[in-house]
Amino acid sequence: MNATERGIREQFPLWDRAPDCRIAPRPDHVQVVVGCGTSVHIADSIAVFLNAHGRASRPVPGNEWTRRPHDYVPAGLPVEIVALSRSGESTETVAAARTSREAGHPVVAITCAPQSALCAAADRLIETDTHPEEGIVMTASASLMLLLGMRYAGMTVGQPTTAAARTLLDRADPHLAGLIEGRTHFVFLGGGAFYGVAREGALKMQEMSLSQSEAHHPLEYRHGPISLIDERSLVIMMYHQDTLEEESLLAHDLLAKGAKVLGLGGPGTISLPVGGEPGTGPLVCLPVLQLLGEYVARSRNLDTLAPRHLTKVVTIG
Ligand SMILES: O=P(O)(O)OC[C@H]1O[C@](O)(CO)[C@@H](O)[C@@H]1O
Repeated sequence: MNATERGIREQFPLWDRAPDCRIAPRPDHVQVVVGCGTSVHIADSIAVFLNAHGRASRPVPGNEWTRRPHDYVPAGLPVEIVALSRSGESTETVAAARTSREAGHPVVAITCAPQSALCAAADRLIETDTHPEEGIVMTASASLMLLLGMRYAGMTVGQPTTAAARTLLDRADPHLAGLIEGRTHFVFLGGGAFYGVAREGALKMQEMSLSQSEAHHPLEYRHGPISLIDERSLVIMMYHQDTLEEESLLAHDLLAKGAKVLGLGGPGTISLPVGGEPGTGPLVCLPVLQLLGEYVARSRNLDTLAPRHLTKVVTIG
């Protein structure tokens, strides 16, 4: 087992040790959740949770927020920035925090790096330890920042959720090698807060295994992308219990077209239940998506400790 895989499998004690979130979103401020790469995918899910808990929110990539904030939130509205970054050093995320603070907006940082440039630019800090062996590919840190963002949004995320995620990973593990056999096209589908995690699953697949992968809201997949489905496709369907029926119909259609389907919370070639506290499904599913990337990389003899063209911190200048 390499260090990437250890980081994925050994993340659950870190979830249990993650700090309570003692701060809450400022009332009457639009919550703009910024980040880059993995961190903006996690931001996408956190923004959904914030909206669902009554806090107007939207996810924005760091550079987009720095360069054209009023394309995303109308000028004059009170805004609070929630900046996510494992390293606290990604150029665009740090710039988004700095320019926001200069403009008078409060900044909350969610990070694994309390001494970082991002923290120096933030008013309030939510920090966590991460797996000591985590390398370029972000896994445990992504889960931990999602967990902390969910608590910030007002959700209860405790040991029952950790136990559910561990159980799901243990149940999925024996099936993953068989599911990926002969598959070269990977599709991650999820609605609501599952969508950001679906994007993160697709990114992990690209970074780790250099495979074609994509993410969509489930029913959007029927409007064009479904053209690519065939017997080379593996679809990871993360079922939203509110839309289980329509997503199940889609899964059956994809199966009939030759895809295999890993059904998390609903039907598939392999179907696994997703437990955990209310609303925590996206976090519970995330480690399975991370491990899937490692399985595909290994099947292609790719070393996920040295992913092509990537560095642990992406800075400009
Ligand atoms: O969370 P950080 O440290 O800002 O880093 C985000 C980085 O992580 C990655 O997703 C790599 O895993 C990059 O795309 C991105 O630059």
